Amino acid sequence: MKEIYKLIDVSYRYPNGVLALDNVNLSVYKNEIVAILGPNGAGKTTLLKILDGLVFPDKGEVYFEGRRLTDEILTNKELIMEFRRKVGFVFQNPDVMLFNPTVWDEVAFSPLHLYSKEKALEVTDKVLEDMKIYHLKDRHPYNLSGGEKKKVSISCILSVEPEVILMDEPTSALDPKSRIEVIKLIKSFKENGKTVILITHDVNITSLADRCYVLNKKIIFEGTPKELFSLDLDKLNLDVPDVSKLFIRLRNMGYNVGDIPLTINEAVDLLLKMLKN
Ligand SMILES: Nc1ncnc2c1ncn2[C@@H]1O[C@H](COP(=O)(O)OP(=O)(O)OP(=O)(O)O)[C@@H](O)[C@H]1O
Repeated sequence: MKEIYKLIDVSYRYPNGVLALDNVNLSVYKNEIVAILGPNGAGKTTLLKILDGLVFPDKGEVYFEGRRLTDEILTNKELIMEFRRKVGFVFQNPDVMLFNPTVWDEVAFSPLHLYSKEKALEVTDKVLEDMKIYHLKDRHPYNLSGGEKKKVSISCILSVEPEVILMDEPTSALDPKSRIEVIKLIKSFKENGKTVILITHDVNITSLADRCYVLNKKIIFEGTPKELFSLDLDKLNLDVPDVSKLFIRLRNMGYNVGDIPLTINEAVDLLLKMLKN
């Protein structure tokens, strides 16, 4: 499996003295969905900024596709352009990404810089349609609802067709229907060969991940969602799907439940199996 990112002993302290990351080691492989979890202030956003080359670690090494991200690469116009085309960052707060007079201009902004005019127009319309926000194309991004802004900011990233997508809390501010759409979208990224690294407190999103890291300045857990959700997560201030809680309770009562289910479908299968025995 191709290694997309490798971090070795990465530490970062903000200029005001706050230590955000302390000797973080992690790897992300091509076509994985990796979820980063942890309590507030754990350093999750700082970690994504490091992966996006926006923040340079004080200590340690960051490799992208086997090449070390150095000061030189991050300030070289050609190399940074290549990196920016490959890696897209959807910020937690869409307001920091939106600055054009209409939704259409916003989504077309990067394609018009990167592609021919014809291709840029085609890509922009397609992304607006795929994200079901074509009807908003003439609206001012500033006057949209939180969820609509979120969809516009995701569209801006999709319009440059990145291979790696970094997402900071992609479902925050979304209503249940929009949340389901974003979950479908993340699944489609994986089906299309993309790599996704996301920060989330949403257990439904965590269940989509191939692997999870729990961060609290340091990496305190690495494993699959199933491994994570079968731990006692109260101490880590992490949420567990309600359906998993039910089966953890049954297991603690002495029932042999096997693997803890993460979704309703898995729970139904398991219950049917238990009822048959
Ligand atoms: N620009 C900044 N200057 C100084 N300190 C900062 C800055 N940004 C973040 N911090 C501090 O660094 C630590 C890590 O912050 P970070 O935003 O990475 O955490 P987080 O895990 O993303 O938190 P949350 O879940 O609340 O979004 C926190 O203690 C925070 O107060």
